[in-house]
Amino acid sequence: MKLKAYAKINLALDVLSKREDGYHEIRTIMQTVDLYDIINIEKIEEDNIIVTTSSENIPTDNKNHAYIAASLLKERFGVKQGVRIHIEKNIPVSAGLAGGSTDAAAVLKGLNEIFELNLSEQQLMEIGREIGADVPFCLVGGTALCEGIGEKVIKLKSAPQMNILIAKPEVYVSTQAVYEALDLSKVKKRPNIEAMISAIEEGNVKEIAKNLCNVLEVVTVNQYPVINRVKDIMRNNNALGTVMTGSGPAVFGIFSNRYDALKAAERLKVFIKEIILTTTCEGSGF
Ligand SMILES: C[C@@](CO)(OP(=O)(O)O)[C@H](O)COP(=O)(O)OP(=O)(O)OC[C@H]1O[C@@H](n2ccc(N)nc2=O)[C@H](O)[C@@H]1O
Ligand SMILES: Nc1ncnc2c1ncn2[C@@H]1O[C@H](COP(=O)(O)OP(=O)(O)O)[C@@H](O)[C@H]1O
Repeated sequence: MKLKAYAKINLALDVLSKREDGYHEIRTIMQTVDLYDIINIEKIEEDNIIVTTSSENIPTDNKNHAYIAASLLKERFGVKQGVRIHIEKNIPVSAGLAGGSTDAAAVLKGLNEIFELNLSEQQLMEIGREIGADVPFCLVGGTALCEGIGEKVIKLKSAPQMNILIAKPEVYVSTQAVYEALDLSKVKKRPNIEAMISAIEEGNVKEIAKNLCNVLEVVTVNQYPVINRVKDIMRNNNALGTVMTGSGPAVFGIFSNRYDALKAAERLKVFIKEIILTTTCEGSGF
């Protein structure tokens, strides 16, 4: 079985409070983009989980999110059959694009079919939440408002198709460290989530671009000013708006046409290796 595991961007991300368990209450608008890993799953004779990948940057042992997803399902439902999972990695790793979460979501969907478990979307989302806060959204895809720690997914009308240029500076960011370094009392600029939802409902690309905002950006920019350099270059090449996605360090810009986006990409190529021109899309659905 072959599955596409789509990346996400955060059009808006607000952090409301820190919880007792160390996680943060957030409100974020997540959006699927047409950039995906390809996940191949096949049954094997022995009762084992084998993960292989085209990437040198992710583990293949029990730390891989795809492995964790398969292992959770097998354990919980007493599945004795084994699987081989191959991940063709196209999504930049540790970028804020939910690469690991989307691979896990694809494996949950795939094994639900392969092992004939007949689990509902809701059941898969609850299992997904145990793997990572972004996994429930990745199961649904499209455009959604996500609340709680990100696991409460409220589907929205699909955002209009937009040209998205993603650039991932070659620096490492830990999601946990970014959340820990955020001082909520010092947050100056918060997203207007309601304005973003209205802009999406109206299909107004300029308003969507105007409302891009991520509370985590300041934290990562402090550590890696290169993020601001990327944003400046995108803006100087007519981006309608730019923002860091998730905990970063990837930045994306919304462009009214591919020509301007390609011009920005040309400038960014001088110091950034991972640059992707894509579009927003509806995702594979459940
Ligand atoms: C920041 C976001 C925005 O969409 O995306 P990424 O940058 O990871 O793509 C998410 O909130 C990340 O989701 P995800 O990467 O699935 O998080 P998890 O694996 O569950 O958590 C990693 C760590 O981040 C912190 N964490 C995560 C989510 C949240 N709402 N509050 C937190 O404080 C916790 O310290 C946790 O131990
Ligand atoms: N299948 C996977 N794809 C990507 N990263 C994975 C995977 N499994 C485990 N990881 C690890 O998860 C961490 C976060 O990676 P990723 O999910 O790409 O980033 P982000 O949470 O910023 O979106 C990295 O340390 C990476 O090695």
